[in-house]
Amino acid sequence: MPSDVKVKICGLRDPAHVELAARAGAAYVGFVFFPKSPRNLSLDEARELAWAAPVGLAKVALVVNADDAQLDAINDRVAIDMWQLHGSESPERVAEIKKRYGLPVMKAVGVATRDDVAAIDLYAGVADQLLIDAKAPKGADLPGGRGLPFDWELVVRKYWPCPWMLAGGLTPENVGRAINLTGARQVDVSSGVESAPGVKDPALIEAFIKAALTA
Ligand SMILES: O=C(O)c1ccccc1N[C@@H]1O[C@H](COP(=O)(O)O)[C@@H](O)[C@H]1O
Repeated sequence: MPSDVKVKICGLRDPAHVELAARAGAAYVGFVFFPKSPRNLSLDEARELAWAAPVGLAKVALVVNADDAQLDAINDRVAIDMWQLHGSESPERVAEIKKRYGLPVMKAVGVATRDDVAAIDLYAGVADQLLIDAKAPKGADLPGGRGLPFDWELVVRKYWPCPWMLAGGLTPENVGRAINLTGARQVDVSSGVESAPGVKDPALIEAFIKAALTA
């Protein structure tokens, strides 16, 4: 039976990896627009990657507390299908971005404790999707893409009225367990399919997608 799990491969920088991810069965690819990230892209690089994406593969623009000027520049130059807001954007800012661009918005929320899980509800009525990631320590350079998992038990048997994606430290080895434990129908990975920060490994991309789709 075909899997109903959807996979997002984030932080791609090579058009060949975009094609590979699509061929292997990914539903989304993520492009990072955050200068502190080793996966950061220029607008021209991202535009080329978006062109390489086959029809049906959703192209997600990951930004962190971006202002309108940055979002306008991305929206004008790169054919994206969804925003991923991975900073401390408020529910009001999520609504504003949704309205301004008419694109679906996925709000990332960092989780370390039960209170963090409860705080996800603030976004459940406004975002189109939720992305539940490990919480980065205060003052960390990167709010995500750190290859660190959180305690998945915190989201077992949780319900939100919109689709959600599990992220944070997923790898080809642990993604099946994460899906089976949490019931996540969507998973996102960046570091777990890299041989070094920002360097994607095609074999790991394929292995991750296969493991998620057969979980
Ligand atoms: O990937 C990045 O560089 C990044 C930078 C800033 C915010 C988020 C980022 N990535 C997202 O973080 C999670 C977890 O990634 P990982 O698999 O643990 O490396 C994932 O949603 C990425 O999209």
